[in-house]
Amino acid sequence: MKKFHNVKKKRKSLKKNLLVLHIKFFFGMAFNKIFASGSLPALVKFRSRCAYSDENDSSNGTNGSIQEVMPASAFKVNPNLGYKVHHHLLQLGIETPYDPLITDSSNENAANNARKIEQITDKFKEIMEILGLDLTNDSLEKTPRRVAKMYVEEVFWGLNPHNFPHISTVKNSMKYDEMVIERNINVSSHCEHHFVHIDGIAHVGYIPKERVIGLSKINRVVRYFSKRPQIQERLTEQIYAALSYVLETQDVAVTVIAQHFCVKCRGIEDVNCNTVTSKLGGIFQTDQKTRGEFIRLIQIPNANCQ
Ligand SMILES: Nc1nc2c(ncn2[C@@H]2O[C@H](COP(=O)(O)OP(=O)(O)OP(=O)(O)O)[C@@H](O)[C@H]2O)c(=O)[nH]1
Repeated sequence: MKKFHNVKKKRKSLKKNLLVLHIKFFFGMAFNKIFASGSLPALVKFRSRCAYSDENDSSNGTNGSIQEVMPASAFKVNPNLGYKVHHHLLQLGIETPYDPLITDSSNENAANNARKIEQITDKFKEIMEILGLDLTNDSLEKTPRRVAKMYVEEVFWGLNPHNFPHISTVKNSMKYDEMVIERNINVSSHCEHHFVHIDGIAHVGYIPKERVIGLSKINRVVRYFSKRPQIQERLTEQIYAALSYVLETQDVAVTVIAQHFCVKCRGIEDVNCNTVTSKLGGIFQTDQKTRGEFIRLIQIPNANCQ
């Protein structure tokens, strides 16, 4: 009888152990899956998006409310500043003709991107079918979706003020009053007439007043406006206006030099030409010497490689 009880006890404990093992296995698998798919970091980021508020925002929005979101790659954004810059550009008549209510995929509209990708996928399928392409071919079947994702997540995310970069500035306690130039900033954009690539560089200079800007933030502003269907003149104006707004000075100079693939690869097919645009404000515009110095400094070779 005692033996029978012992066997029963052992069976019970074995069952219990098995149950614990199953639970551990199940949760372990689920946990791994969430991590492997990146859902957990995405969830954390989504929560941080929702936590956005405009508390602590300074007058022009620099150093203000920051969020970690991932429009195209991980970087800090400042939607508040994005909307302020958007209204500033509207007032100046140089904003891209678009509706931020449609393009904003923030907070409660997080599903917008997915919906847009679905819609563009369907439309692009149609375009390919009209061209006579076989969408059952394994190399072509996913192209409509690739193109849709590229438009929404990779090349046109600058149409969303929510993705405007966080701009860090520090007090100009060293009283630096000469020009600062960020040169050879990569410009990768798309022309709004043909939706093909614009490949170039930008040089941006400014003369600090009360505050100096984090250098990479200049590159980020150039990148933000490049991630839209553009024409080079507007791109140049927008970079200038946004930077002079956040730096609270007109003493800003922007030059963009780019090759337009709509000129290079189609139409006139001129492979050698490039386009130069510039916007000089404040002292860069009014003072011949300052203007000349900017032009001279952007032309000197890179110190580290030549
Ligand atoms: N001003 C300006 N024009 C641009 C830019 N990007 C493309 N374009 C031009 O936009 C123009 C559109 O002209 P359209 O005659 O309507 O178009 P198209 O028939 O394709 O013109 P072609 O390119 O000459 O074949 C072209 O001349 C392009 O070179 C830009 O950034 N700025």
